Amino acid sequence: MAPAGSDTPIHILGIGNLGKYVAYSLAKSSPKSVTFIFHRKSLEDEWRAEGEAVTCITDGSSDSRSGFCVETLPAESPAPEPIRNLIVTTKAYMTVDALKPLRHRLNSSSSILFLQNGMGVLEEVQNSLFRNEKDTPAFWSGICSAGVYSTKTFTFVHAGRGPLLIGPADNRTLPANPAQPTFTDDMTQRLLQASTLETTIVPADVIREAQLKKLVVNAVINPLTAIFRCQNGELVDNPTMFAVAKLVLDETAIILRTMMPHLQTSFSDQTLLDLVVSVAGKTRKNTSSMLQDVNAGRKTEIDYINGYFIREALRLSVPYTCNQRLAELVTRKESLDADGLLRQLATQT
Ligand SMILES: NC(=O)C1=CN([C@@H]2O[C@H](COP(=O)(O)OP(=O)(O)OC[C@H]3O[C@@H](n4cnc5c(N)ncnc54)[C@H](OP(=O)(O)O)[C@@H]3O)[C@@H](O)[C@H]2O)C=CC1
Ligand SMILES: CC(C)(CO)C(=O)C(=O)O
Repeated sequence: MAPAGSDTPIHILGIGNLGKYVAYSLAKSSPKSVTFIFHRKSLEDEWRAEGEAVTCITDGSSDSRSGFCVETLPAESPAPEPIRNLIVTTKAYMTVDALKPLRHRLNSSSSILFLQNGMGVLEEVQNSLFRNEKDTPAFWSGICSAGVYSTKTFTFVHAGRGPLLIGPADNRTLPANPAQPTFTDDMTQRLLQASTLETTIVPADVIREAQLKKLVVNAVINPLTAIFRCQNGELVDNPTMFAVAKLVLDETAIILRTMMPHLQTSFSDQTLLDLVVSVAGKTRKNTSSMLQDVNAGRKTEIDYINGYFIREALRLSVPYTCNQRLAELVTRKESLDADGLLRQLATQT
């Protein structure tokens, strides 16, 4: 394995919208190597057809970057190099399967950054792939607030700017003084240098609180927009939809405060309501990622959003009927009007 500080590649697993955005941003800021991991052979043909470059379209103008390395799975070389830096940008539910073929290349000298919506993936990865602590990589979590979508396999539109917040995801990754992180790890340095990403590094407790806040927002906006087949803004503009959103939020807030009893103020009803209303307002014309998945007939990330709260509620013996009903409807890709769902949830709670 190359020593830290040299041109150690950053590997990207999950070459979708976010994977391309991160790879492009890293390549734009530095000639250091970025390696795509292709999980299917057809990506090689598409890569060649698109000129072995990643193209970013911002406000109608396009910019292409090349010089990436690619590896296709299953690896042909008998002993592929260990991986020191890995950024995972698959959908949450694909993560364990995506990491399996790389497991033997990851060890305690590796760092893995998970850039995904939802929570619960890290626990799954630890339980199924890294049971031996001595052999476990340093895990990082990130929240990306940019909005990106693809027009071709290696071309994406940078539709909304937004910062990237990253922090240590588990206690083993904590720096000596968690209040003052001084990360020197080469992956975090390169993310900081990539100005397009607008990266900030925060301590473990800060990233966890931010992840939980984002999770609440996603637990309200994503399933309701998917069930009502509406844009985000309608949830606050339509009084019946808003009443449903409040019921879901009230239940989720209780689960959250039971999980984190020391954060009663950060997770107060009013703080969370203001947050949901503000995000729904700022993204009013957005089609949420869950509604996009439902419309495209794809699997959704519901098990890592409302599903995460349901598992926590079960563990803590607090009510979760609203979250359960939303998860059922979304899993079956059913649509329902706001009056119908309000009646159902009101009789259940
Ligand atoms: N798009 C956005 O603006 C944002 C997305 N996010 C979050 O980021 C995550 C990724 O989202 P996004 O990039 O939009 O999703 P995409 O579906 O665009 O990308 C996921 C990629 O993973 C690939 N993949 C599937 N199976 C495997 C595997 N076994 N090994 C390796 N790669 C695999 C898929 O390839 P294939 O085509 O073969 O299925 C696809 O290219 C999600 O959790 C999302 O919620 C967060 C913030 C913003
Ligand atoms: C913030 C929100 C709801 C924006 O659409 C989002 O994260 C998503 O769609 O997944």
